[in-house]
Amino acid sequence: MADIFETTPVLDVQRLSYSFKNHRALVNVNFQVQPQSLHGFVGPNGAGKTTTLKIICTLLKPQTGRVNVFGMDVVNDVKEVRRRIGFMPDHFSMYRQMTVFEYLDFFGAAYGLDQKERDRIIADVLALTDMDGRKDSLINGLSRGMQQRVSLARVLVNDPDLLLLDEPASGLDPRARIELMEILQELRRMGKTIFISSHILSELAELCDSVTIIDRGLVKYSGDMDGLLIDAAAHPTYVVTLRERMDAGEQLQSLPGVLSATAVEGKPAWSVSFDRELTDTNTLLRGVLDLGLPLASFSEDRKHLNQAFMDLTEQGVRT
Ligand SMILES: Nc1ncnc2c1ncn2[C@@H]1O[C@H](COP(=O)(O)OP(=O)(O)OP(=O)(O)O)[C@@H](O)[C@H]1O
Repeated sequence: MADIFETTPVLDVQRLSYSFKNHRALVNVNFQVQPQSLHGFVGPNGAGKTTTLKIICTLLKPQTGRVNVFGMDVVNDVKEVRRRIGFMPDHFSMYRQMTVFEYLDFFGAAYGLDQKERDRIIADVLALTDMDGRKDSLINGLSRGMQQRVSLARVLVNDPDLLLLDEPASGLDPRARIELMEILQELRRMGKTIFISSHILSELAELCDSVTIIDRGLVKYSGDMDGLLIDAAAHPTYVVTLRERMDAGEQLQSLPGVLSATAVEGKPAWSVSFDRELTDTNTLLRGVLDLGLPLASFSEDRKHLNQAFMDLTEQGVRT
């Protein structure tokens, strides 16, 4: 019997395939995105991310399979789907000689909003994207991070329930990236669902509740971010750092359950992975202390996430 609390997914992709001539860009792709979640869509170059996004946005038609957005079909219900979504492409197509206000006003008018509504909505989206003070700035003179926020503000003018962002963080410096992520979290708190593509899994790990990993048109994983982390942690890895330089690799390698002890370049440190069937973190730490090594720190190595990603995708991705 169906669960009475079952909710319709915001995005439901079933057996989706798409080819460009003889090149298979998407092969039997399946995944779902739940309401009010932040879902990462991650894969190396050419994995099929943009093609999938374009199909969801109704810019390309599925050749096989189906895609539903809020329960509506992207082929049969184009207008209704477009009303509920906002797509931010990976390239800038901005009218750079306009001010921020003129640019947003232009799109507001294109959506059929009258001037009073436009003034109100533009004030709201500028506040949301932390751009209040930039209303009269020329787009041309803004930093890449600020231009990206204008692009996001433009998507928000239509008040979409589902935001589709193609590589929004690419080309941003770390600070602009963090600020963008904070804005996305705020939008999620407001009830929006956010689908965000990236090459960078580690960046999305903190942000997203769920993730789909795609490689050469094939889905390699789709589900909770936690599930991926648990899978990734099948061989937990810890970094053992000593207070002085010495050759401790062999001693660490000899501890029970240790699979590998790899020297970290340039530091008196080793990345130690163990088999969770044979030992655990506390036993490993006790073993390190029993060796009498001058221990400076012992910390979990988050690189296992990247390793899982490399294992899932043939080419790996930038991390
Ligand atoms: N218009 C097109 N004509 C022919 N092949 C295309 C076309 N668009 C995309 N492809 C090919 O389809 C595959 C998937 O491309 P897509 O742009 O969806 O990947 P992506 O994951 O978004 O990559 P990137 O991260 O590099 O943007 C790639 O091999 C690409 O070369």
